[in-house]
Amino acid sequence: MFNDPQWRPLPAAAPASGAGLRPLRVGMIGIGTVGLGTWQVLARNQAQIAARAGRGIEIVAVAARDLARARRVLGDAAAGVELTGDPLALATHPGIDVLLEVAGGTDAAREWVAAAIGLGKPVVTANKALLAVHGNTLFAQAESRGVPLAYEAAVAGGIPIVKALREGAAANRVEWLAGIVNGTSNYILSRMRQAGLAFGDALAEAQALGYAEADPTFDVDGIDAAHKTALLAANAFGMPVRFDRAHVEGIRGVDALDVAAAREWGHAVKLLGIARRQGESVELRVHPALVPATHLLAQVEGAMNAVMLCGDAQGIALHYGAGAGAEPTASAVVADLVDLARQTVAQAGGPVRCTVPPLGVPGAAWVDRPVLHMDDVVTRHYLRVPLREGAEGAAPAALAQWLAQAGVAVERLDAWRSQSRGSGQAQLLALTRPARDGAVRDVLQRAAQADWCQGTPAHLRVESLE
Ligand SMILES: NC(=O)C1=CN([C@@H]2O[C@H](COP(=O)(O)OP(=O)(O)OC[C@H]3O[C@@H](n4cnc5c(N)ncnc54)[C@H](O)[C@@H]3O)[C@@H](O)[C@H]2O)C=CC1
Ligand SMILES: N[C@@H](CC=O)C(=O)O
Repeated sequence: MFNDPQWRPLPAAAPASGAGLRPLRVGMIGIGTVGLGTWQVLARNQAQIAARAGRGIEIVAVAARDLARARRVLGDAAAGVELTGDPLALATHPGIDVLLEVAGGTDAAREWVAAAIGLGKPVVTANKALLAVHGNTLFAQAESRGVPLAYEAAVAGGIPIVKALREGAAANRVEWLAGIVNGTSNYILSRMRQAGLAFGDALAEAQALGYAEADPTFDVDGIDAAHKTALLAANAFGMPVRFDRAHVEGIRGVDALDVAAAREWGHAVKLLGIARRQGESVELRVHPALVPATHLLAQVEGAMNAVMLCGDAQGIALHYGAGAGAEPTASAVVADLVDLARQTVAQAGGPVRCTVPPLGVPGAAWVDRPVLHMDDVVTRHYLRVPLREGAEGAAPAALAQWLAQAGVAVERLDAWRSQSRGSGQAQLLALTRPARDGAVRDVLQRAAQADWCQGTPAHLRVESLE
């Protein structure tokens, strides 16, 4: 079993070509959706991966909560794999070359990853929550030890966006990025619009398909998208990961009427993660937004993800692909493992040194850019105010007046009667010109208190993304 004293590190004797190098031995914590996907991709494409990496890559040990289940899902192959219920013992075991963390969570995962790095073991993780919360410390530790900490799978599943940004866009001053980076919420919004599904039913489908987090509130409340957007912003702007300063709203408040009104007005509703330079500061925000129906991001449906980057040299680039699910995510995990294996080949089996700083810029050069308060972010706005019966006459003038007093110019203001609610409640819908977020929210708060409002007003931003 796992603690078998026979299980010792193999000598690294290594011809520089990689030929004859023993396989890179991976210890994996977690065998859920991503863990099993990784196992399957490594098994199916074994020969091709070994040819590309210069040596084989094998999962030799797995830490799982439920060992019986782990044995069952691994099937016959389980016989050749060390199984343990102790992730920390796996992370520090001398018999593994690389730690693969695909369990999720933050504090325990931090301990495993820090322990592996402390022993000089490279780490691959798909865990954006871990990196959003503890990434700055772990990246600094990895860099100071010269140990790779790879996380392509943590952002946008199968899209190699970390590489695209950190390496492909290295020549650029990135001005902004905007992405649909949570497959679950995009899936829910798509199913609500296309099939008229209720929110809960669409979420259940996303969970069954393996897209959702263990705690799906991370998906629907925008937290997962904020984890990823903070990681992207750190790579784009050479700054620490500032998830703690991101403005985060999810999709729970999006009503079928908002989706229908958006469509009527030539837009689609998408949960966006946006990071944008504003002088020395940056915007860092996640919220549902109206995107013009003709925009490429409006075409991204289901669990697909897309990230649009604007760099001063490359211009606008769009990266599109499957953002969640077992094998798309495994594709990114295995790509990171291949990178590590290649480095070991180049170093003739010696200890792998970190060749690219985890955030593209060495920690000593990070600039801790202030994150602009959401009150001061300027966009266009979509507002919906549910009305008390009979208020259609007075309410539009009152809302228009308050918006004008707040310096918010109105592009259109319509009263709609919602058929999606049994009551057929009247709703006031408005589109504004660009205005400070704080000013618009003040008006909406005032409207929520008005005697002509009945229910909770909705507020979505309108993005042109040019
Ligand atoms: N499912 C997806 O599409 C994607 C997931 N990720 C990330 O990958 C990681 C794994 O996600 P999933 O595979 O979807 O989750 P999952 O819930 O399907 O699998 C996680 C596995 O880890 C095990 N585990 C948790 N704590 C453990 C512990 N202390 N000891 C041993 N085993 C433990 C669980 O029992 C479970 O089998 C998470 O960080 C997630 O955010 C990243 C990209 C996409
Ligand atoms: N729960 C996440 C999984 C991938 O990161 C999502 O839905 O995007």
